[in-house]
Amino acid sequence: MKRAGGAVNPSTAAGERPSNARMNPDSYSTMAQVRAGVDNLDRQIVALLAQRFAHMRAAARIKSDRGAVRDEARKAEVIANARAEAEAAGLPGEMIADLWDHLVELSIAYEMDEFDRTRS
Ligand SMILES: O=C(O)C(=O)C[C@]1(C(=O)O)C=C[C@@H](O)C=C1
Repeated sequence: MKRAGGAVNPSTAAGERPSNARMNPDSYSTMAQVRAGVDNLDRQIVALLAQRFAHMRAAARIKSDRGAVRDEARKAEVIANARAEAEAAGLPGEMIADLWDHLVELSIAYEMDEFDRTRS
């Protein structure tokens, strides 16, 4: 891919995005490569978030009680799962648990809005 500032990944044809398997940050030597890789990953993360939020819309549709939108026991389980997954991947568990705490709180707010929007 070529952008202003020079070639980012010479092994990738123009306009093509490298697959995750071909992204090798240890081989990067420029910030342009780092930023192209980060932009690529962020697009994928947003696509996954779109799917996760679609699951919140499903939860809002399926739950019959507004009080069930927030489920603290399930929230704790989701965060513990993310922490364990992160630690197995060599990431700092506490940071990822914090990130997931925020993600689930935003998910609850989104699900609550969706619950109210579809029943008013
Ligand atoms: O599992 C649920 O009941 C959900 O609505 C999903 C979810 C989540 O973000 O994963 C959101 C709200 C609940 O407090 C628990 C978990």
